[in-house]
Amino acid sequence: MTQSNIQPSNRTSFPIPLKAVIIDLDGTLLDTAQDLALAANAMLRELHMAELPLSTIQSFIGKGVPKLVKRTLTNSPDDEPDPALFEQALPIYERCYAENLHVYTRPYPGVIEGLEQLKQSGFRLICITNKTEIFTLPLLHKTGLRDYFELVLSGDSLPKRKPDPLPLLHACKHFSVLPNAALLIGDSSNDAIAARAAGCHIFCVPYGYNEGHDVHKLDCDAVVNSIVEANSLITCQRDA
Ligand SMILES: O=C(O)COP(=O)(O)O
Ligand SMILES: [Mg+2]
Repeated sequence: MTQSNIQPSNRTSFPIPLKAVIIDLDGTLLDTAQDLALAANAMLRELHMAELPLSTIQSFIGKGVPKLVKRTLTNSPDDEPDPALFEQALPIYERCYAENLHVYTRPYPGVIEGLEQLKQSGFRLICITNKTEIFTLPLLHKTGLRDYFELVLSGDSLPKRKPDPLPLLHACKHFSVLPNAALLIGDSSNDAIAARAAGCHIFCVPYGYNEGHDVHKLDCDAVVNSIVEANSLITCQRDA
């Protein structure tokens, strides 16, 4: 671990007395982009619309399934599709994704090892994702990650999702952990904004999606190359 990974503008003074580590799913634990794109393009074909490149669909990941469908239909990050078209498209997308949940999706390098180490280090482990619960839980089971987490919160588990701080605050309250004793590891501005708003620490990984933007520009405490690196940073700081 090199000190250069610690952001100069960070608000965290090390060592961090952590009790809980919260980890994002898409783009942090699992590389889901190919299967999300496969389902998005299958939906477009059924609607007799032109398919989109993987890189474009990848930049639409981050704010949950309904937003991914809207972005795919309009080929834009913020435009609203015709409501009738969206109503027709959403169940098609959900069916296509349910059928292709685990074709190419795999944990990123260092994820299993990193989760093992975090567990050994004694942290409470929580997964918080904007993905819809009907997809989150089967995917965590299929990839062998489910049992690492004491709590899993999906995009539709609570009234608000990331970047709102609600899921993080809910998790902290659930385990009676103060927000500043919790670290979120994520890949996007949704994670960084939610963590700051909740008062949690935030590390980002550079290999995820971040809606097509450079993760180094995010307000986070460190950019770590893997979950293993996140564990070494917090445990070596803790043991220092
Ligand atoms: O489903 C999404 O849009 C992103 O999910 P994430 O919060 O796990 O990155
Ligand atoms: Mg993510």
